[in-house]
Amino acid sequence: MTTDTAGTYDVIVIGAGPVGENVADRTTAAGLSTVIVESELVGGECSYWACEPSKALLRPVLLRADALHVPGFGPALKGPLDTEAVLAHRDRMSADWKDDGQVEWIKSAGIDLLRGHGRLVGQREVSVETPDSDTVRLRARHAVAVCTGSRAALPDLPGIENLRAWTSREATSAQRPPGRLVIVGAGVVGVEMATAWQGLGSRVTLLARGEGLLPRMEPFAGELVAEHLREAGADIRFNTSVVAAERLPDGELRITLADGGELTADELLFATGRAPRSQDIGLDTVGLIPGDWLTTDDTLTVTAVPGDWLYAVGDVNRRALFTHQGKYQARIAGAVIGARARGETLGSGRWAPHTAAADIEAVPGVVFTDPEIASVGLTAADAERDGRAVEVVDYDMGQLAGAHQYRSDYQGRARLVIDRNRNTVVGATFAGPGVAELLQSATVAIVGEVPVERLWHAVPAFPTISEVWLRLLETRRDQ
Ligand SMILES: Cc1cc2nc3c(=O)[nH]c(=O)nc-3n(C[C@H](O)[C@H](O)[C@H](O)COP(=O)(O)OP(=O)(O)OC[C@H]3O[C@@H](n4cnc5c(N)ncnc54)[C@H](O)[C@@H]3O)c2cc1C
Ligand SMILES: NC(=O)c1ccc[n+]([C@@H]2O[C@H](COP(=O)([O-])OP(=O)(O)OC[C@H]3O[C@@H](n4cnc5c(N)ncnc54)[C@H](O)[C@@H]3O)[C@@H](O)[C@H]2O)c1
Repeated sequence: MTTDTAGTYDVIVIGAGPVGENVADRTTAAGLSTVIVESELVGGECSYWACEPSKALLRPVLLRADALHVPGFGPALKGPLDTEAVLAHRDRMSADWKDDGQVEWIKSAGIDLLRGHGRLVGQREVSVETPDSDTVRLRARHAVAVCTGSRAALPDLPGIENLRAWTSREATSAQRPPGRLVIVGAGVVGVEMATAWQGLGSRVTLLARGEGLLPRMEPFAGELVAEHLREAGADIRFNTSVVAAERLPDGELRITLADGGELTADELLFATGRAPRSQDIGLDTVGLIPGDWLTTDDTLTVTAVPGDWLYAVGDVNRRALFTHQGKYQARIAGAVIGARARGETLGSGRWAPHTAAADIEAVPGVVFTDPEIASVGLTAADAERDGRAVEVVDYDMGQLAGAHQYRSDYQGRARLVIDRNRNTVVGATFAGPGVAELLQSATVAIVGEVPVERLWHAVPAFPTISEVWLRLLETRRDQ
């Protein structure tokens, strides 16, 4: 049955992940009537199969790794983690895969929700296939924001569809630890899931295609994570991948590696990157190619479509695949849509309210492994590739009094990348237990373009891990 209700709104948002929700919130706050279309759960990947469940699995594992090295805790931590309790906590943190709470919030914010699969059908027009197989046509007066996110990208492996392999969805929602888990890919998902499941009782084998883990970060980050994962019992293989795999009738997986090795496993996780959810959203009706990432300018407007009415926000534009960066873009896109609807001129220039800059120049991210890796801005290799004149300052965090108070076996390293011409920090990486909350200080230094001389007056308290800032300044002064 087709019901062509042709609802007209100021703004249509396709996808109610964290990013779509924030776009809708901002356009509603700007006085624009807004409908949000969602085909699965309101809250998106982050709430149910990514950030929330993964961090719920990791927190007990990381706390245990820290506590094992705090005097007095040893005897209390003799046994393994209570896996059932951890998984029950994960279920609660994923709202038991129900979105009632977020639907309530959408209503309270004054946003209309339409469940179904949304597709562009021309300029400012969207058609929604509802769960009852009805089709609802929507028209936007001002803007359509595509916030459809990303999905796991799988390698081109013959017979992969018969393997019942895990993606990040199964890895974050599994109801029991697999006995033997092979993970392909040593990016953020690969190392976090290796840490979680090894800590929850699985025997993990992690396959890294290159020479190290976390290849886009400072090399010492991956080295420390590899060392601790190995100490925890994981098997890490470098310079290899899977070339063939088969699920046997008894459920066991037989896996052939590029280096000729063979593995058997109970589950196989492909943590091999992300692809945009743009295959079936009607991109061809507006002159774009289905399945492509959507390229935008710094106002989050899709550059290849004339008329300034189509926006792409969050993972789907590939600018920075993090919830916090997508939500930053959402606040800016909402402000841009509001300003254009009112006929106002957009504020221009770096750090202006209508310009996304931090999602390119100052992207903070924390990898929740043992040790934690917190980084923002450029790595030394990024700076070299860009041909920027930089100075690199390193410090061994194991020397800090605060680090010894935190954990007796503390190992860690910090690096600042300083722009020689501007004399400001343009990149920072901290690798060590408990560094996650240190990251915002570096983000403020980069975005605020704080001159390095001024940082001498930002005195960190003794004995905290934040004293790494002082030690980095002293190292630079003395080198
Ligand atoms: C395992 C894992 C762990 C992660 N951990 C973190 C973390 O700790 N911190 C962090 O910042 N980031 C983390 N991320 C990244 C984070 O999950 C994403 O950056 C974030 O979810 C992107 O939000 P989004 O709204 O753009 O997309 P999504 O969260 O993917 O939401 C898109 C929504 O659009 C809907 N949709 C898609 N197509 C249609 C359509 N045609 N019609 C209607 N609805 C549609 C989907 O159902 C979904 O609800 C993690 C990712 C993974 C895979
Ligand atoms: N804590 C966090 O904030 C967090 C956690 C998880 C994910 N994320 C976000 O999600 C994004 C996606 O993470 P991801 O780990 O899926 O992607 P990724 O791009 O970070 O890593 C994928 C890795 O898989 C490797 N790979 C690709 N194909 C392969 C193959 N056939 N064999 C072996 N290795 C292969 C790549 O070389 C790469 O190192 C991240 O970029 C990050 O922004 C964030």
